Amino acid sequence: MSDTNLSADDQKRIAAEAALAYIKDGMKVGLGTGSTAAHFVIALGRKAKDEGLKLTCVPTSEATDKLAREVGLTVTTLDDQPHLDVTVDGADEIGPRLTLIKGGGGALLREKIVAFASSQMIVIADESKVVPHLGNFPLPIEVVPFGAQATGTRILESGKLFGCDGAISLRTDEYGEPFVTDGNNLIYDWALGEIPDPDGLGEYLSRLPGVVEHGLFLGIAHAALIGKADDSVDTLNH
Ligand SMILES: O=C[C@H](O)[C@H](O)[C@H](O)COP(=O)(O)O
Repeated sequence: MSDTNLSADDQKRIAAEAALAYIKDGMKVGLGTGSTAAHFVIALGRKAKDEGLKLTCVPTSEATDKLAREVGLTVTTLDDQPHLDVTVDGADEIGPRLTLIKGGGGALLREKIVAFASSQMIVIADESKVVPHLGNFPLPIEVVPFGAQATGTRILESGKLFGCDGAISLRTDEYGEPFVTDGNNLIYDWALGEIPDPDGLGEYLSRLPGVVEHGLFLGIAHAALIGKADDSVDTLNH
């Protein structure tokens, strides 16, 4: 038995480094957001430089855009490159069959758009993110500011239809002000504990006026690379 005991951050780093195996010269790469994705961006910048790779990258947030440029990656927009080869991104929870909750960092909208535009989405995470069922992490839901209170009420009502019960709270920033996304929207975090029917709830939320996007990523990820405390990386498939 290994006596290695990597920290969560090191687990994220080894998962990110393992994802480099998916990158080949000439690829168009979607870059996720968050602390795990940041490890990937840094590792990718190093690999591109060391191996002289020509990569074109589409970031999923302003923060990732800035980091990618800092590490020397070539950055463009999805409008310029509407089809990507692979996106590598983190997750807040990884449930059965690679179902995900994302959006803890507020980037779920661009992350979902970029993942959908990619032939493959590879999730990278530390082992704490793998869960037997989704919902312990509060579900982020991005809403337009207009009528946000009313949209919140509709969201709560929808939970009753899908066996979900829990409080929603408007996300705030470090100054106690409403958190504003890169798309100038707001985010509700919905503490559910468990989501018995993620597909049903996700579809319903997608149809609610005022909801821009929700953090359930279902049927989107192709594989997940999980960095573990013993310094190994597990690959999860469907
Ligand atoms: O909006 C943020 C993203 O969905 C992140 O990928 C997610 O919150 C995981 O972040 P971290 O890698 O920092 O745990």
